[in-house]
Amino acid sequence: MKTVFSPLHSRRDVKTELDGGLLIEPHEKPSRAETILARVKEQALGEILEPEEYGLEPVKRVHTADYVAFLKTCWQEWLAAGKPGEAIPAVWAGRGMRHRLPRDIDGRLGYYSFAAETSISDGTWEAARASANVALTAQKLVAKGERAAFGLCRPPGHHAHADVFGGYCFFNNAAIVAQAFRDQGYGKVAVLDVDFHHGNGTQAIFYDRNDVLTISLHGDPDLVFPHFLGFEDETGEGAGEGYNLNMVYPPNTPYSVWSQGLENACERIQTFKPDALVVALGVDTFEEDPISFFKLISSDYLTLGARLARLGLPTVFTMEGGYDVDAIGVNAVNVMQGFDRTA
Ligand SMILES: NCCCCCC(=O)NO
Ligand SMILES: [Mg+2]
Ligand SMILES: [Zn+2]
Repeated sequence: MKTVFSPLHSRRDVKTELDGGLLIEPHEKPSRAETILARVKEQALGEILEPEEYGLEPVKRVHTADYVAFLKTCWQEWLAAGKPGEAIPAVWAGRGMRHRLPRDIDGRLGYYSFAAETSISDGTWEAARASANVALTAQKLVAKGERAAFGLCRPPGHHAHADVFGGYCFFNNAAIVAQAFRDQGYGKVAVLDVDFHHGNGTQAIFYDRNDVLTISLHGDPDLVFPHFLGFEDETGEGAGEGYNLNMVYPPNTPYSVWSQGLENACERIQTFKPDALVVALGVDTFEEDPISFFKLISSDYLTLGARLARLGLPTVFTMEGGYDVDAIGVNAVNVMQGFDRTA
């Protein structure tokens, strides 16, 4: 399988993440992508390509122009306001307040975000742009005939809504790929999110549509991020009713249980008969992941990849979460190797 990777991911190098009342070293760190890349090379998974530049048009097929413009200038606005640290949202429109866009940078950060753990600093914009180009280059490879391609995206994307960032995500790479498939004439696309966390952004972006099926398996939002979306009664709305599927699992869920949800997802995908599949691949389902609570083991990712291959669909993988950096390379590349080894 071919891998798309951009060295520009390393421009995303914030030094803070608000966690437990402290500013900690971010879990979503550059070494994650470098470790996966090293494993791709060590395993000779396939050719490694740098991304092509697709510009902002494909990004704006998913994200609003004002949100994109905000991300581009946010850091400069923050500096111009004389702020001493990294840009961190700290105020949001709570119940009974107005969702209107203020002029002040603190208000703008709150308007365009849903969580406070995702600091912004110099280079975040460039890295987010490169990550979207990585995903779009992987999509192009598949559109040109590859059975599958691995978009080694960093920063991740599945928490990003049309005009909201959070959960370490800015541009929703999986949604951008799904929309690119649609814009290139693929009539129906399925997005399967196997990250430990709910793909709230992806769900929201396609929630009222029946041309893109969105499915996510994840930790119970009653207990974990993103807390306010991802419940099983969220099945889509309007034309999209029945085209969103959430499967929620408790702490200590092993592959033997989780894979029943995977089977359910695969059956739903086969019923939908899509022309392409996008897999939002997080490996924070791993037993040792520092911020999650499932109990998948490394060999399970080989099994996962093989199961996805058996869907027989043109497939684009977008890298999402996974924070046990010692294991992330093996676990992510195991998915690709499991896929490749399955006809
Ligand atoms: N306390 C913030 C947790 C953000 C979750 C990031 C992630 O892995 N999403 O898939
Ligand atoms: Mg998920
Ligand atoms: Zn995650």
